[in-house]
Amino acid sequence: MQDPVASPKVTTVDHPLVQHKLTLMRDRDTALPEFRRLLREISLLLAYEVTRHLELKTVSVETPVARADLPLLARPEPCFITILRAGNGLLDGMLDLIPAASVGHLGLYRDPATLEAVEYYYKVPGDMGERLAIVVDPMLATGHTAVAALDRLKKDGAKDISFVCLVAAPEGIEALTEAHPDIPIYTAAVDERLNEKGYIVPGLGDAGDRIFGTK
Ligand SMILES: O=P(O)(O)OC[C@H]1O[C@H](OP(=O)(O)OP(=O)(O)O)[C@H](O)[C@@H]1O
Ligand SMILES: O=c1cc[nH]c(=O)[nH]1
Ligand SMILES: [Mg+2]
Repeated sequence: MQDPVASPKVTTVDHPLVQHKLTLMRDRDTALPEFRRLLREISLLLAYEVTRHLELKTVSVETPVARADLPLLARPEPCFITILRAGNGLLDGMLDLIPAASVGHLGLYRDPATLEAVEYYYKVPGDMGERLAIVVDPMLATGHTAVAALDRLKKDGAKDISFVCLVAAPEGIEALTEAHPDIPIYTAAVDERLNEKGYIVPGLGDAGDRIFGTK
């Protein structure tokens, strides 16, 4: 079987600033304000990558100097679908880049005993099917949460979806590419493995706790 991490659907964003910021975020001694600031900065760079292939159309514009045929987005701006809670940490930076994006919220938590995803909230833009839907969650561990999110969004009419995370485990990439082979995955890093509690190694710990200071 093909190595899922090497799949053409998986993009590791290897920009030096992304890699530098992620290393600072991984450090256990990086405190809350700094962690949040880095997350905001890195999210903007990830949003830049995931929107790289948005389709353009040509429009005629009168500049102060001349009329010209110029590029404009062919469809409405993408929507972000944040997987609560930790996905919210990626939103600020991404909205800095695309202020006109609409935002959907999908509440899913990972049951600590079974590691299965449990849904507790769902509200997405009605026109999600007309936009690129960018699903954001910092961690792709077992992949249960991401698979459940994509199942739900496809059932509800999303057609063009990309998944963005900060850190992925090989196990999560395999699960996600197996369940949803059509979905592009963007990640800043693919780590070594999961530990016995389902945490990514080396990872960055519990993303939600580090973003919201709930440890
Ligand atoms: O790939 P998986 O094994 O499903 O794990 C990944 C999920 O775990 C974390 O959420 P968590 O359940 O901790 O919820 P939180 O965002 O509310 O902290 C993370 O933000 C992902 O949503
Ligand atoms: O390492 C992990 C795995 C799942 N969720 C997290 O927040 N961190
Ligand atoms: Mg958490």
